[in-house]
Amino acid sequence: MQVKQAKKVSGVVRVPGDKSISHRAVMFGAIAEGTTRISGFLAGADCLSTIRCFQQMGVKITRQGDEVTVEGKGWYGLNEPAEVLDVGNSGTTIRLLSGILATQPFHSVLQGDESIARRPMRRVMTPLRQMGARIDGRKEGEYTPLSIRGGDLHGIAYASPVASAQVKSAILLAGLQAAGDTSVTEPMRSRDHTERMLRAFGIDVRQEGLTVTVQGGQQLTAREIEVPGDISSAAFLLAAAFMLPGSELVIQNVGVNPTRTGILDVIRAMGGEVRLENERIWNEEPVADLHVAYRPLNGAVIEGELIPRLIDEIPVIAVLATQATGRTIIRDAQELRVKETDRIATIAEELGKLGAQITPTEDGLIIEGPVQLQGALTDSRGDHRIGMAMAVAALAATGETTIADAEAINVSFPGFAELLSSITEHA
Ligand SMILES: O=C(O)C1=C[C@@H](OP(=O)(O)O)[C@@H](O)[C@H](O)C1
Ligand SMILES: C=C(OP(=O)(O)O)C(=O)O
Repeated sequence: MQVKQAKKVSGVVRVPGDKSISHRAVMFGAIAEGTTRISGFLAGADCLSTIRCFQQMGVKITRQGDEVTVEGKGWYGLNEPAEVLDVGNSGTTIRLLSGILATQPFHSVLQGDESIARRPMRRVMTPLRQMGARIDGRKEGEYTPLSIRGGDLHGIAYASPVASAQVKSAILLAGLQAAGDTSVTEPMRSRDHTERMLRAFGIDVRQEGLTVTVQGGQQLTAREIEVPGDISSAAFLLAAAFMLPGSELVIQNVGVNPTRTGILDVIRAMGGEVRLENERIWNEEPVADLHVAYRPLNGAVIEGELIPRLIDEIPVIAVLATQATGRTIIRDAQELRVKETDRIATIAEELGKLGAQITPTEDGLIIEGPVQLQGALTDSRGDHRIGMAMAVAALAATGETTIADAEAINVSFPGFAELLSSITEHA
């Protein structure tokens, strides 16, 4: 992908469907009774991996563009897969699916790409084993391939050491077919799409502080799901608008679940304004149109409870910080080291190639701004969010920037290059 320096961005646009919600809609639809119709589905590579895994277990799923129909088979209608389930690049697929497979009275094997093979899985396998699932894998179940033989689970009260929606969701899904109650307590609140969508499918989910509890033996009932636009995708466009003077954007139908809107809080703390217009609720999820206009920003400190609310946006926040006045400090974000790439190291190295003043720390980044970036040859390193962050950085860099391995962007934002060029005005 080639990106030239831009003067500004402007327009009224929509971003593809929310990735977290799209995965869950397919998974919950597959184990529900009845037919689930999904609109606004994200047809990105990760969510397509989720569809394929359930098709391998005999679930009939059809897709036309962003409309998906899932013919639910109930909790025990899945077939033992004849082949290895391939999760591709998707952490959400492998971790949430493990929670469902832990309830199934058959054997399954999960594997993904080179990136998945480096990501930690014991955070999910440890509680699922405590519930009674038999799980094995490389390095005692820390890494793929994973093998799961489920069934006969009992509920647990689990205190998770990480604020991870993938961990929480896997345990809650297993808990729905375990004897007694299952609860998960997190150190900080992570995204709550599972809790909201389970309720939409008729499940009783109890929340008390940082503890979520479900009772075993509950069935899901199919329903229609309308997926809002992904705020994690919108974040790239928002950042562009606050880097290029004169920019103005409206991004329609964006999910604004408070567990996901840390990026909006950061923009405001840096001196920007984001107007939420046309606010409404789609299947338990708040949705709004985001209206932004350029304003010069200042550096900020980003830490603590804010981090899980913007974890996937940190690469592009680092880009934004290169154009803000003063120092931006990001702390408590060590989870970034175990994403598709080590995102602390990767963004520091790739932005460094454009001349950014960015220093990686053990759990975050320190960025000085404003700095005039210069076009260069960069690489997504197979990480969709790094690829898009570098494309946004390129808009503020002199000359032209080349992003190698930009196909990775299809994991979460198919059509990104076309959308970006449709809103960009060159000098
Ligand atoms: O549950 C989800 O849909 C996700 C949870 C987050 O991961 P963790 O649960 O590892 O924090 C996030 O980074 C990922 O993109 C999607
Ligand atoms: C970390 C991400 O996704 P996953 O964990 O599902 O691979 C992401 O989309 O940035």
